[in-house]
Amino acid sequence: MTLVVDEVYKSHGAFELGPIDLAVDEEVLSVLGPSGCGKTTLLSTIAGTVTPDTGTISLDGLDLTGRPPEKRGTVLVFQDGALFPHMTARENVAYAASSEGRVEELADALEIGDVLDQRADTLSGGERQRVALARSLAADPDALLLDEPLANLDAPIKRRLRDELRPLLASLDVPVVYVTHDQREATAIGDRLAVIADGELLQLDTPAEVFAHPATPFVASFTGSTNLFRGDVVEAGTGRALDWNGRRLDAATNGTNVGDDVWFCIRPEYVTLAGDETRNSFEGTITRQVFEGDGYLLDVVPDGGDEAVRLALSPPAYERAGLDERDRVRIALPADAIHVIGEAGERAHETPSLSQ
Ligand SMILES: Nc1ncnc2c1ncn2[C@@H]1O[C@H](COP(=O)(O)OP(=O)(O)OP(=O)(O)O)[C@@H](O)[C@H]1O
Repeated sequence: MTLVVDEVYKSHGAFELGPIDLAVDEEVLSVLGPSGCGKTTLLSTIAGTVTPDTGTISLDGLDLTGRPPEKRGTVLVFQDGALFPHMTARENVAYAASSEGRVEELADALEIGDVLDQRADTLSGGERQRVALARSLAADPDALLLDEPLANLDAPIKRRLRDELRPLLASLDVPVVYVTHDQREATAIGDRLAVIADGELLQLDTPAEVFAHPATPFVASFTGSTNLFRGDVVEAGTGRALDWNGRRLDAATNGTNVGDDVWFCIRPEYVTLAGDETRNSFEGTITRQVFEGDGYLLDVVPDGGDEAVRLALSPPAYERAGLDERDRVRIALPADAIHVIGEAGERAHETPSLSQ
């Protein structure tokens, strides 16, 4: 079964989606993008609740574009789940399920066992969402479209369900499109990841590849590669290197030419504290540190520079180092962790807002 989105374009006044091309096999495709980028519009064109201006949607070669939603064999889960209010949660799920065993199995996985006999209109937002999700999973769809199905849940349950949901979705053996603006959810659940901004598909690849080699500055910043800088490609002895505000950085500069003004990025987890003067290392001052629960983020401004480099440390690594704000440290940017994105000039329109 393959779901194909072919050159789909839709405009809503000034907002334009696409044209978008996607082929989703029996896999989970996460669609990640900021609020208002067109994720729901894309899902709605697949579900049939929004008609694209041009382009087609097909499932296993069958053109669905002109068909009403109920004749598409697809299921769309809205953010708040459209349940039958007077029926219990169990009845809502059983309505779609092939057996009582399946209801129990899904109730277990989605942690709704305790509310199965409660009427749908008495459920909390998060419970309602999980019951709606159970109903969609039970319905044996030809393709499943999920729009932020975990949006109303608090962090611990969200994390547990994320882990439960992945095998459940994979076991359906149908194309699943999973929309979210949460990068952790998108990477934990998706076999592949599509990043959308401003109605445009910027990158489609495995989550690991998108994170390691973002195609544009926006993808880099939106997927947490907050160290995003401009540099110049320069001749450097045996090969080429980057000149970053007068500092030399060894990095793979494939696909660029000497003199190019490029974006480059390095994820904070890959920046290290260096003892000695190793390759690509700089002395600087810690200007800010933030405890994030599962680790520390340190901003270090290299001497003579004004751009801070962010460094992520696990709590044990942070405690071992015994650091504080205004301390002087040496940091290293390992050459193989530096990703050169491409010519800055050509991509000026994609300059991200670094506040994200
Ligand atoms: N029926 C409509 N009429 C006019 N504008 C619309 C309509 N539907 C969506 N839009 C606009 O299209 C843009 C994309 O909306 P969409 O709901 O697809 O974004 P999204 O990525 O799902 O956002 P969020 O994550 O906030 O749900 C927004 O600017 C929205 O205001």
